[in-house]
Amino acid sequence: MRKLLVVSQAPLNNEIAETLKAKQWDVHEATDPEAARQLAEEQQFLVALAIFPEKKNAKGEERIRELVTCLPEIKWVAALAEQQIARHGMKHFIAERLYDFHVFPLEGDRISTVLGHAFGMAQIEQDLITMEPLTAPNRFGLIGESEVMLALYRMLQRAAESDVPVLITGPTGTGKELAARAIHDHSSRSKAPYVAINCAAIPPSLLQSELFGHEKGSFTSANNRKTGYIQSASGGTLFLDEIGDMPLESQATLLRFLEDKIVTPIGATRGVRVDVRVIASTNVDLEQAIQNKAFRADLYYRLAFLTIQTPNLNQREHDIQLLASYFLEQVATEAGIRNLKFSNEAIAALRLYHWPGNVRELRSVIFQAALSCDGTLIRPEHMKIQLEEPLPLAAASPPPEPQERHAAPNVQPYTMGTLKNAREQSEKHNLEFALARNASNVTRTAQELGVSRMTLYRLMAKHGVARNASN
Ligand SMILES: Nc1ncnc2c1ncn2[C@@H]1O[C@H](COP(=O)(O)OP(=O)(O)OP(=O)(O)O)[C@@H](O)[C@H]1O
Repeated sequence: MRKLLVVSQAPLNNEIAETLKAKQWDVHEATDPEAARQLAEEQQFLVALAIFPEKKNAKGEERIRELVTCLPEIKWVAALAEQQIARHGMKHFIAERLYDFHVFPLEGDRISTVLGHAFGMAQIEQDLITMEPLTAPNRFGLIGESEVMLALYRMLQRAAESDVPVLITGPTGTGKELAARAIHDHSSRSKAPYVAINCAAIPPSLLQSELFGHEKGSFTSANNRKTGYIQSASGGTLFLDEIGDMPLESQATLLRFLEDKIVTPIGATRGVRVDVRVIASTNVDLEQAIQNKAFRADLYYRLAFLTIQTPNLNQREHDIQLLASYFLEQVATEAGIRNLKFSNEAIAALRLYHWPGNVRELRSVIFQAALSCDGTLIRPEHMKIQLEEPLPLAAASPPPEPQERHAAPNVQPYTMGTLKNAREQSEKHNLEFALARNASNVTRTAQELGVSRMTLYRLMAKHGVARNASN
């Protein structure tokens, strides 16, 4: 049976209900939008049928439109009267929110066929979302499908195919270590050791001996001979995490090693030749560090034959949901908490949050939410995130109407100097340009900006940006 949500003020007539049942639809009826939302949270429908009131009822129509807008994950088919199509805003609504529509009178066979198409399509999309990022081999075990991530995969591929030193830069928690591991695993060195060291976690006085090793008795606490990390990685890859925190003295020794590939342990009289590939990562701006004389420029150029940047999570809104689902699967396998789902509000909150701690923070938020959730549905209150703005019920409002086309834009007051204002202005400009580039097509604009259509509408409402209706 295929689950179907039907929203209609009046119960379905018997004949239609029987036909749908005979066509393998498991019908769940809701007579008002609130009940429909509730059902949708519990049942995870792929498709729904919204039956508009047959008699003129502006409020009733508006509530159905709001409901449909609030549940964009569902493929909606609406049944409505011919004359309703001409009503204010209805064509926009049909084009942008519905999978298809059906003009009264309701006919069971015809509606079942349309719903069947919607269902098939939804299944394919769902498979793509849940399967592809987890299995696609060229994604290097990383989750994410946004443009910036696809660009990252291309760079990782290039890095894996070559043997030059790589510098991975990016904010904390964006997957630099995962990227380094992925390069090693896909390179010709994959069978040899991968040794990762965190340069910030080792006291500066010890770093030298940790990297290069020491002979017994070479300094007071050197009770035994010790092989350094570089030698342990022989034939493989050495990952130097947080290289920006490496003391200048060690930088000089590392540079010497990169130039001649010879490791001389502390206290040793002879050096050994070691073949390792070095991948380094940093979340500090090394060019700035060079200017501040905290990092050697010559070492930077030795390390950065190829530089790869891992993107901020808030640059890739679509990936947030993929990652959240992925971490929920990890919760199931690692913590044994199964059958958890996100409420629509929880997903909206995850998308709205700005994620200063990036993927690491997202992972921790999902794990904590799973542990604090008492039922099976994760809601915003289970997640320890502080939103800068309230959840967008306003996102449910339909896009501006054509007649607003010549209206003066609703310019937000702008005070020079504050970061928030600068960000808002740049967000607004990007939005306007993206809409213009895509001839006001909401779906394409949302894709280009890497946000959902719901978020795009929210941004348009927030900045008072109208679509140019002539397009
Ligand atoms: N694209 C991704 N897909 C799946 N998991 C990810 C992704 N990016 C990051 N993670 C996870 O997020 C966490 C942080 O990743 P990682 O340690 O690689 O970040 P980092 O950039 O090296 O952080 P830092 O700069 O603080 O060392 C890890 O649990 C990692 O598995």
